Amino acid sequence: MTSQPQPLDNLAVIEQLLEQIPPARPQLVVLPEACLCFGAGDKFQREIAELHGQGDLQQRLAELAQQHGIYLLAGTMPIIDSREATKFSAASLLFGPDGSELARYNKIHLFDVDVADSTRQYRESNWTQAGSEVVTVATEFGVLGLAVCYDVRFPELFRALRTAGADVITLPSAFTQVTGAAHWHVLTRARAIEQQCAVVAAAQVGTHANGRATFGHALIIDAWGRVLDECEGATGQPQQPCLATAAVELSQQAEIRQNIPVAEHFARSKKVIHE
Ligand SMILES: O=C(O)CNC(=O)[C@H](CS)NC(=O)CCC(=O)C(=O)O
Repeated sequence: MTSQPQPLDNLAVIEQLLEQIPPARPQLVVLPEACLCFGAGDKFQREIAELHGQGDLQQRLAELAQQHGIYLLAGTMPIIDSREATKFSAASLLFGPDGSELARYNKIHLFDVDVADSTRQYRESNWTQAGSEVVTVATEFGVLGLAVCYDVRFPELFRALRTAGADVITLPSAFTQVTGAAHWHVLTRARAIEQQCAVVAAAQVGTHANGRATFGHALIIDAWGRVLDECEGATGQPQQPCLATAAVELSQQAEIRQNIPVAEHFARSKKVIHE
């Protein structure tokens, strides 16, 4: 997606994209980071932030999940837990096919980083409250582990998700053009390979209202590190909002884990390296 500041504009794009998803069920749809509001400045995000479990935006996402009978991960959206809160959580909310909220993950690693682009200084923690909980959730097709964007640079979180049973890791993102071109494919594939989990990495793409440029290249990666699908523009053309879709074979994943038992070997090396 190329999300814009106004949530209703982005919801219209989400509604159009959902009309195009394959008919198979169960189906997981992962939207990018900041899918409902991007490029407006963080203060605006605080203004539109909804109390957890209340508000029209959460209600509409729940309805869409139910209408399509899908698991819908709203990449991140600004969520507050009290009206007095000065900061919001960058929360990934998972809605189930019956419209109920199944999980909430608050982004743990915040992007307080200098980048050689026109934005230069990213200081996400100015307005965002860092999360403090590792989140996994059982679904009818396996256990999901939730991570977001900059989290991909911290393999310890992915280890923790795998240890907690994750089969599929969701990674809604808004990578910068500069860091994405250099690191996006390598980081996402590395996390999939080392944890032997499928990685569903949704992405923001293009130029947003505040001039920020995001890298795109939404990816679905299997536990062997194969890219099963990717959003790419035609050669020389900018990427448009689009869907990457794939069927993930979890039986192949079991075989990969059996043949290369990294989880067991980690437990062995733990005494030497981690304690
Ligand atoms: O601020 C918003 O509205 C939405 N959030 C983002 O765009 C976030 C925080 S600024 N972006 C990243 O984490 C980029 C990470 C990245 O590019 C890297 O790790 O290289």
